[in-house]
Amino acid sequence: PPPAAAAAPALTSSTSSQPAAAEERLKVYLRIRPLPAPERERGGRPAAGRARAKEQPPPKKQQQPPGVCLVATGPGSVALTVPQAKLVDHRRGRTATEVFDGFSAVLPPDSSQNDIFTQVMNPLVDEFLGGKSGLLVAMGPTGSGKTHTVFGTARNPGLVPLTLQKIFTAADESEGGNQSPRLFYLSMFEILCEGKGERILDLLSDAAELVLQQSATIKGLKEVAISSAMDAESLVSRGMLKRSTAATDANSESSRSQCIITIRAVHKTVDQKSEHPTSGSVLTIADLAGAERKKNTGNKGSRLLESNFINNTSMVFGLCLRALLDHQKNQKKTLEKHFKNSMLTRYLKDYLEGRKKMTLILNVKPGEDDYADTSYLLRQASPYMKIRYTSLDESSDLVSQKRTNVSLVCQENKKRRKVNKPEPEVVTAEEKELQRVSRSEQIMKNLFNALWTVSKQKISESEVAAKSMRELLKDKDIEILELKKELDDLKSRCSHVKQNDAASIAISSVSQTDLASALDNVHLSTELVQKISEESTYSDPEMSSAYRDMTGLYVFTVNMSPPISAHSCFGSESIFL
Ligand SMILES: Nc1ncnc2c1ncn2[C@@H]1O[C@H](COP(=O)(O)OP(=O)(O)OP(=O)(O)O)[C@@H](O)[C@H]1O
Repeated sequence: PPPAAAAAPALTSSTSSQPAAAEERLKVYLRIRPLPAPERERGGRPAAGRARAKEQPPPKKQQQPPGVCLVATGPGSVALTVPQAKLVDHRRGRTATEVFDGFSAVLPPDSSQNDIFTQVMNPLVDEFLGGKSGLLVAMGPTGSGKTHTVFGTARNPGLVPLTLQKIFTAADESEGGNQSPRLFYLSMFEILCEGKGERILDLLSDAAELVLQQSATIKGLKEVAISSAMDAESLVSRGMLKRSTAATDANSESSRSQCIITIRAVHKTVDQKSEHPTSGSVLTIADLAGAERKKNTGNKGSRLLESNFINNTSMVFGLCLRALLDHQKNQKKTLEKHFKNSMLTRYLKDYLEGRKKMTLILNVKPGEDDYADTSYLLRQASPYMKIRYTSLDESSDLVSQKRTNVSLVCQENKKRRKVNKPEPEVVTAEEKELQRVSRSEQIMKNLFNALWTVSKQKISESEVAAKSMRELLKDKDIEILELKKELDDLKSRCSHVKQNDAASIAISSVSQTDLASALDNVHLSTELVQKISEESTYSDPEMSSAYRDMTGLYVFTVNMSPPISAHSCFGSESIFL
């Protein structure tokens, strides 16, 4: 049968070719984190030891180090190999590799934080400084390095600090030039699960409950004016201290919430009267909590509730992008409103409906133990790179900003004005009931749609599994045919021997001594030969024979009289030796 690698469908499709320059697509980057130390010690390193391992040149891209299931095979492609331990028995020893192609860039384990910034974030920051809004979302399983990528450490600053540095360097450079000076504002919040509900927590203030409004703005969110990278970074560090994290079996400091940072730039024009203007371009960076398996995290109780919330949010986020892609493929298909099913997706609605530009960075772990998570993420997210941006809503940058307390004051005033207006007609109990039913219907419809999409995904996964099963059966059929052929071959050789070479030699008379010596010659135990000689009297020479079978073995058929009951193990009057 052909090797599985050849049979496995390479998920290259149309994404492998670079999109035409005019057509903008959703950029999807893939960052492969290095193997954690214990895994490197188990397999990902030559046996020669730690010191020598350092001296070794880094493995070539195509080479697959032991203990690793994912390697970069090109600037935009990776190969994912099923670990031997996960292959069913009869597939062991073969390789089953899938190729995922078309990423905007694959960032291998030795990439530095600066490499990531240059490739992933720099274009977004340039656009932001040019007046366009953008979003970067880091997604991936727990422990894959999302928080490391987004925030980094003091020694290895991540995308947020590097972005702030670039923004203020650019601001300093533009000072004195023709450009009007800009003001920058920063906000930082997390969406977490408390009890059965989702909650927004401001990470820059102690404000109690924040409310996500219909317009996807957050009521009560604090926005702080920032004037230097250093100030902004220390603000972010303080915010990070407030963020909800906990130790799980998969990550000693696992994020238990979706964390969102927004930086807003406003031109300080002469006619800009407001102390705290609400227009401008917005750069949003989201560090999602990593989808996790109960088995890997060992979560129980409230941790498990959090885990369900995290997984649900990831699922809804994925459904929104899937729906956008389906809608773009077939415009007649209405764009499903999955975003309504989680707070994060409600907040990011403009991006998830393709009105604003988003960039994804997928974080993955390359270890064999992480195969299932890595494979799931790659299959789920690689189609997203086909999402196109055709009609970006640039004007919305000026009107639908995530408003601050100040802007919200205006909203509140408007509301109050509304309250003072004469009451509209009284709603009857029947109408209220009707509204309630229609709301429930809508919720059920959304739920059904979400389930339907998940089921469709599952069905297509099962189809892939069935296909590989069919291939397996085909292999088996071939094996069976080969075995049958071998068996027929043997049978025909056997009958040939019987007919020609090994004609039975009838023996007319055999004395006990002859029998004993004949048996001796075929190396039977002397004890047995003795017993046969002593206890049996040869009586019927016609019924006895000796011949040599096709394997070269002498077969003696001897009738005994009386039956050698002492050796009832033979159970018959004839013995076949
Ligand atoms: N590229 C990298 N280089 C070195 N260490 C890394 C890298 N990526 C991740 N790590 C380390 O791996 C551990 C887990 O990373 P991190 O907390 O960023 O994962 P995560 O994806 O945010 O997980 P979760 O979803 O559970 O919050 C951290 O100790 C981090 O420092």
